[in-house]
Amino acid sequence: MFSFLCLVELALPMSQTLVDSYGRRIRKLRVSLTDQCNLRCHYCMPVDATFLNQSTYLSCQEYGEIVGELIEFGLEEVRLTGGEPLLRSNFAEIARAIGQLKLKKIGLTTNGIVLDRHLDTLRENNILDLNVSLDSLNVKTFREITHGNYLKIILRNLELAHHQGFKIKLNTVVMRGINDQEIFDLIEYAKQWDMEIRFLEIMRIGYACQQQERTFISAQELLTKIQQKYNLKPIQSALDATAFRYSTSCGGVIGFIASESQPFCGHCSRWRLSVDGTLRACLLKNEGVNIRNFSPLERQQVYWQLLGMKPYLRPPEVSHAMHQIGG
Ligand SMILES: Nc1nc2c(ncn2[C@@H]2O[C@H](COP(=O)(O)OP(=O)(O)OP(=O)(O)O)[C@@H](O)[C@H]2O)c(=O)[nH]1
Ligand SMILES: C[S@@+](CC[C@H](N)C(=O)[O-])C[C@H]1O[C@@H](n2cnc3c(N)ncnc32)[C@H](O)[C@@H]1O
Ligand code: SF4
Ligand code: SF4
Repeated sequence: MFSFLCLVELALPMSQTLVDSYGRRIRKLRVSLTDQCNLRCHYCMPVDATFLNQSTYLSCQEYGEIVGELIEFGLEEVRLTGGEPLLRSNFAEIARAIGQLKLKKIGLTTNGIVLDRHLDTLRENNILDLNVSLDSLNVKTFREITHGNYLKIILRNLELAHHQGFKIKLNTVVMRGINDQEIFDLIEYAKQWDMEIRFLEIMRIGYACQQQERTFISAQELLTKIQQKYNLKPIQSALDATAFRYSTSCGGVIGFIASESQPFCGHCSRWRLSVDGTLRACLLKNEGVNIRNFSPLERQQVYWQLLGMKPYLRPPEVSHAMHQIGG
């Protein structure tokens, strides 16, 4: 703590926004609420995954304080994630703490299994932007990918959320020989329910590194295949968006998240806060700074330090798993 003490007198500049030397402004924060999950998607974690002791989790108050401080430095959007964020026992309390802050957008990335139980909380706290993972519409394939038998429940919950007016995007990790034959069914399903679908390239992160090369399909390959069936028209997205998107001649919207073949680090605006309080400048870097139990002044010092920790070129792979860092 020595280095922080000398800063006490310095009164860090609260009015500054967090911009790094490449001009990338930090305006989005991914916040992990737990590293646990009720699925075991084989590109994310092993069946016998181990999890953090919950005594190391950030408290509701700490989430509120950290997000509140970052808003002072220009943060505009928060996305709650995990693990499965809806498994956090005090999810409603955390949603309230973050929901009352002045953010332009609060999103949630979820597998959808217990979504129905939380729709009221989400609506009450302005968490209206839902990204729901859906890798297959086939019960057997879904079970093989996720080790869970929840497809029917997820589809029911998706449709319920749609009827209640939530904005929903589907996330599909496309893998060769596993679910790539389903892309047209998924496009039609998404269109039917007025949801955007994004096809994700499988990333070399943690446990997925073992299988990534074998199952990888590039966004370009998928795009070419889809163009044989539909006319696609590019749609403009924010410069710092993860996906590039098209509207289809069938009336749907398709996005591609090509984080392997077409990295988007040049305009990255995201930091990540893991459930144990580690703040990271990049999804694909093990390095971060644990700010749990830090005072507000100590945290501010870290925020400026972190600006220098975002790589400009995409790291090739990383050893920590997606569910550990907060995907
Ligand atoms: N390399 C990299 N990939 C990311 C990053 N953020 C998200 N992704 C990829 O995009 C996928 C979907 O992320 P989501 O949690 O749905 O968030 P998003 O699409 O960025 O969020 P919105 O644009 O707000 O919908 C992740 O599973 C990753 O594959 C990032 O910062 N770096
Ligand atoms: C880690 S999960 C956390 C939120 C929630 N449990 C869910 O599945 O939506 C967030 C996203 O990361 C994606 N993901 C996990 N491992 C991945 C990998 N190796 N490559 C690409 N995307 C991955 C999942 O498909 C999911 O859409
Ligand atoms: S991708 Fe999401 S649902 Fe699947 S195992 Fe990882 S955290 Fe769980
Ligand atoms: S790899 Fe790191 S720098 Fe690149 S887009 Fe993802 S989080 Fe941002």
